[in-house]
Amino acid sequence: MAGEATLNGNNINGDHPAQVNGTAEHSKPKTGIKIVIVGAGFGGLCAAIECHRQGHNVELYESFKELKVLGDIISFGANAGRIFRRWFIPGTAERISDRLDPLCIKLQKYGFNIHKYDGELVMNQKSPPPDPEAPVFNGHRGELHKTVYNYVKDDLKIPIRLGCRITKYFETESDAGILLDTGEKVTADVVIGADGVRSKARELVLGYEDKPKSSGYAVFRAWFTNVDMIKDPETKRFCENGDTFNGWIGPDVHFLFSTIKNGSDCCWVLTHKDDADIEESWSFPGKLEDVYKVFEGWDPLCKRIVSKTPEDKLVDWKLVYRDPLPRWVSDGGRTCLLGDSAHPFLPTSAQGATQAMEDGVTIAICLREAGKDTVAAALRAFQEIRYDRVKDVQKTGESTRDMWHKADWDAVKKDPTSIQMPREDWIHGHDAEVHAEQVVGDAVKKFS
Ligand SMILES: Cc1cc2nc3c(=O)[nH]c(=O)nc-3n(C[C@H](O)[C@H](O)[C@H](O)COP(=O)(O)OP(=O)(O)OC[C@H]3O[C@@H](n4cnc5c(N)ncnc54)[C@H](O)[C@@H]3O)c2cc1C
Repeated sequence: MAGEATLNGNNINGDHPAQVNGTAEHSKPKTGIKIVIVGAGFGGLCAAIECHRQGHNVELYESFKELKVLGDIISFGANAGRIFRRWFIPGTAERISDRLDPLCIKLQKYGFNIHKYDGELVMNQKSPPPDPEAPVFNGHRGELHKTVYNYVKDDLKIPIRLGCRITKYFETESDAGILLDTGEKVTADVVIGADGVRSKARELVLGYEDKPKSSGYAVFRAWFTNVDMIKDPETKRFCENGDTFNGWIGPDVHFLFSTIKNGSDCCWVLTHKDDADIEESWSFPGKLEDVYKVFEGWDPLCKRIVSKTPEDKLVDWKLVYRDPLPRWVSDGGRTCLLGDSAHPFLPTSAQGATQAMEDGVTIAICLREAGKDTVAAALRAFQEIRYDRVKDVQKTGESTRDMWHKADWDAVKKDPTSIQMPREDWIHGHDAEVHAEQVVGDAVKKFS
């Protein structure tokens, strides 16, 4: 594709032309903008990579002391795949997507079997044809996280300081800064708070402490190897012929079960009503007995699948939510929120991590366009470009959940497709980089 229509030096796929041959510098000319990012989740890592690509000088601060492979399934839509495709291993033609792909579920043959809670198969939803330029990645969160983290640390050599808990964010007219729990202060031109649902950066940005609320739902979730699944004649079929994906839908509950890595790993998530107090924590060890209670009156296969789960792999994950924040940028315009700190998502949108990545792409481009002397305009432009899209995508978490939990089964009988997993083009067809390049000039001008 090198040499085709270009957009600010990128070809239509957003690849830097020389990178297609795998020999070019990874990033654009230096801007001299120093950026501190707090949080090495997908949001912070993506922002670091994109800021590096756009020529900024980035440092990451993270509270965990060492990287652990945590979590279970996480989804990245085609709108994230487009971003991953542009991340080359410097000096080579290898892309980060080449490393992610073997870790992820392959459903081209199988699709998604959607059942009513009593076991009746309602429909098989085919997977869309694969798009090499916008691949979809669904895999173990911890494994994908480690791959991206190592890319940032080892390939791009972006400094990451672990074991640094940020206790305060501050800013002056000429810089923004963070205070570490050791008492050390670090300043930069811009601070990005990619510090998750319990963001500390929010206190500076909003001027008050804003706690996440319970969404009224929780998810029992587990990831484990197929050892017991293949011993049972009733369940081994999910592990013998490649990857599978099945869902059961009932009133106020849905159960999704997948097998991954050629059927060797199993993962399920059971979303159900739960009004637990989430003041201190939102992730607890789960009990199989509690899961079985949710399945009363359900297809016995669901309980059979769950019974293969080693109990120590079971997590009871309370879903926190918040109304959209009034803003993501501080008064001084040098500190902003990004990813879950700005906008937590319900898992039914399957877009939380992807939207965090779109944020990272956008902020990096805004900062390059505005330059070192007008970073406040860049941060405000970032919010302007992203805010409404994020709000609209967030709503799909509720609409998909409600479509399943409140299904009218007579109507579904007449039109089984009414219950399929939405894959809307305005979400998945979006190219965050191309879009930001198109609108950034006007957006930055508006705030300059
Ligand atoms: C341990 C963990 C497991 C998860 N498992 C799943 C899963 O299985 N499936 C799924 O769909 N989603 C999971 N998520 C959520 C998902 O990763 C995020 O919703 C999404 O990727 C958005 O990422 P983010 O970078 O905005 O936030 P996060 O992924 O939450 O990252 C925020 C980062 O900021 C760090 N941080 C927070 N406060 C401070 C502070 N004061 N100082 C320094 N660092 C700080 C945190 O340690 C964390 O690494 C998980 C998140 C975490 C943290």
